Amino acid sequence: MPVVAAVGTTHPLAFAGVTFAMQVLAREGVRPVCVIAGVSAQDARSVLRRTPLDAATIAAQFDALREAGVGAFHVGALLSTDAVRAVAAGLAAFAGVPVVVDPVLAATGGDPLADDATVAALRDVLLPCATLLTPNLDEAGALLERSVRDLDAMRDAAPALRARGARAVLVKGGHLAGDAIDVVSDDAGVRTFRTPRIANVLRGTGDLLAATIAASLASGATLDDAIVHAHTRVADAIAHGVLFAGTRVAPETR
Ligand SMILES: Nc1ncnc2c1ncn2[C@@H]1O[C@H](COP(=O)(O)OP(=O)(O)OP(=O)(O)O)[C@@H](O)[C@H]1O
Ligand SMILES: Cc1ncc(CO)c(N)n1
Repeated sequence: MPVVAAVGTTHPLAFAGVTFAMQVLAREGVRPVCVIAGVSAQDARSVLRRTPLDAATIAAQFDALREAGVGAFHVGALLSTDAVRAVAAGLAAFAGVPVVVDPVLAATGGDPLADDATVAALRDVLLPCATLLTPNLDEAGALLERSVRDLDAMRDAAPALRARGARAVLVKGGHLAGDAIDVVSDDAGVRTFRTPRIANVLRGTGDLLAATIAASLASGATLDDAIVHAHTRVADAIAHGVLFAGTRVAPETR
């Protein structure tokens, strides 16, 4: 069974974050392991507290994974520059293993998870570690320090982020009106993936997409096949969300 490591920050209700990614990975049929890089306290409305773990504790968790045969990494929210640097250093020991980096900067409710220095570290230190970077519109804009608000801007942003070191980039257009359109840039060029918009809201779609892609890459799928499969999972989760703690979440968390 392929092994996938979820790296990131806990969410006590598992609406998102490494606690949710572990569930997604298990449901995809891979064995989840993890590196906890930070702890967050969040409820349905806000981020109550966020505490990055120290670099030595992050490094030791990567050391502990050495014999696990990790087949892919999913990297989610990181809460400090030190945490970003420690994760990049930890990943360096796993050369050739696919790394899906979701550069989470804020909770869905809008509360920040990363400050300006952490954004800069993501851009300069972690982005070059990414086999696939999966920013939403706001994250692409923050990483590039310009506005990314429509399909044309997404088509420019994806290769611009790739030029900064990520081997492939998927800019998520879920927050635009109309069909859900994601723009992908890799060495084969720039292309779009379009899925019909499902008229409902769901927490955790970003983590669901990235963790599902990581599971497929660990199982040997091509990038395009991994993306197509992840879109079916996201669409299914949005269509079949369940209410938990006052929030509509993916059925995985039931
Ligand atoms: N209503 C929808 N119907 C179908 N697909 C959607 C919908 N909303 C988002 N998606 C898809 O879900 C994935 C996540 O996109 P989104 O832009 O919402 O990311 P995000 O902002 O990181 O997520 P989150 O809201 O969890 O922070 C993308 O592949 C996007 O195309
Ligand atoms: C820990 C964590 N990761 C990701 C998100 C994005 O929703 C969140 N709110 N919290």
